[in-house]
Amino acid sequence: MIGVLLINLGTPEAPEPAAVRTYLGEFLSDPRVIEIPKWAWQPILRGVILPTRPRKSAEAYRQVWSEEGSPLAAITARQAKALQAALPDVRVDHAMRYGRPAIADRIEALKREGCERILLAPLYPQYCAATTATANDKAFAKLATMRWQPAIRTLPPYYDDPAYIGALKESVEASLARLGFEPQALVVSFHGMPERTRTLGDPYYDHCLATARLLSQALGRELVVTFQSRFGRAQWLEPATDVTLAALPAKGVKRVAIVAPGFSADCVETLEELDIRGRETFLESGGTDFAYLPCLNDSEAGMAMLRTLIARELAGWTEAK
Ligand SMILES: C=CC1=C(C)c2cc3[nH]c(cc4nc(cc5[nH]c(cc1n2)c(C)c5CCC(=O)O)C(CCC(=O)O)=C4C)c(C)c3C=C
Ligand SMILES: [Fe+2]
Ligand SMILES: [Fe+2]
Repeated sequence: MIGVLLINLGTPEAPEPAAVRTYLGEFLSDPRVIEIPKWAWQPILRGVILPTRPRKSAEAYRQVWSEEGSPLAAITARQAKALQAALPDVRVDHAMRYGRPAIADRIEALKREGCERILLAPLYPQYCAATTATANDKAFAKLATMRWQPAIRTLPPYYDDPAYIGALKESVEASLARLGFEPQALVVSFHGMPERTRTLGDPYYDHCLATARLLSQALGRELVVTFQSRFGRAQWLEPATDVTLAALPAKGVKRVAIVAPGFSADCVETLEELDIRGRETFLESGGTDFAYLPCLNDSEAGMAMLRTLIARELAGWTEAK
């Protein structure tokens, strides 16, 4: 039996400061995410960030929480369910790098159900050590404890894959067709990263630009590329999404649409930071019309893309049989 494990970032269990503190404590203690020596970083994390940030972040989570819980958790679960329905011969599951469902628990469960081969699929189109690599690391750390390990494949980054670019084009065009206005600019916002990771050899920035270039060609229109969610005092990738949204109206761009192709599921970073706060920033700066275009999520286009990417990896196993 073959198992497929969809992996995303993780999210708090509840939109409350205590749950957010637990989540951020695990997330921001990951040396793949914060590349500062532990002895220097932990006092800042424990003494400054964890006593203050969870209250503010919990407020952001509260604004996007639904009956199904955190959007990231709910959408990832739906993606796994839809993929399972489309691929009845394999066992599809999902896990989160931080929090639950834990990667180790789901690998254990897949193995127990007879999966001797597992495809790890971190759902990040653009490779980044802080996302893709740490998800795989966590899975390999579990394998290190197993006497009888399953065989493993990992889903490569798909930032330039025609299936991904095609799905984005279809999704963006469908969303734009539903708008009641014609945007003068289409802003493409990726999650930011410290600028330093670029010079250290992380391909993330280049992958983001390649996605934007291919999407621009596919749509036949120019895009404004930005990076969001700056964290900490270091220099992050630029231009920043919030600064760009604030500056566009003075340049005569009063109507914008914004999309976040680096997120495979809508989450607090898209629904709160872009759709709520980004909108406020733009309209308060003199913009007149703002539209946030949803992520691929478990849409028809998004699921068709996932089926293509995953079936291609599985073919390496099934064709050999
Ligand atoms: C899509 C790719 C992502 C990259 C690259 C990334 C890097 C990165 N993020 C932080 C800090 C935070 N990110 C937070 C939320 C968050 N980040 C991603 C994705 C990427 N992060 C997602 C999908 C989410 C949403 C989770 C959810 O529950 O909906 C947060 C938490 C929210 C907050 O408090 O603002 C933080 C903090 C760093 C430092 C970093 C790279 C070094
Ligand atoms: Fe993040
Ligand atoms: Fe954010």
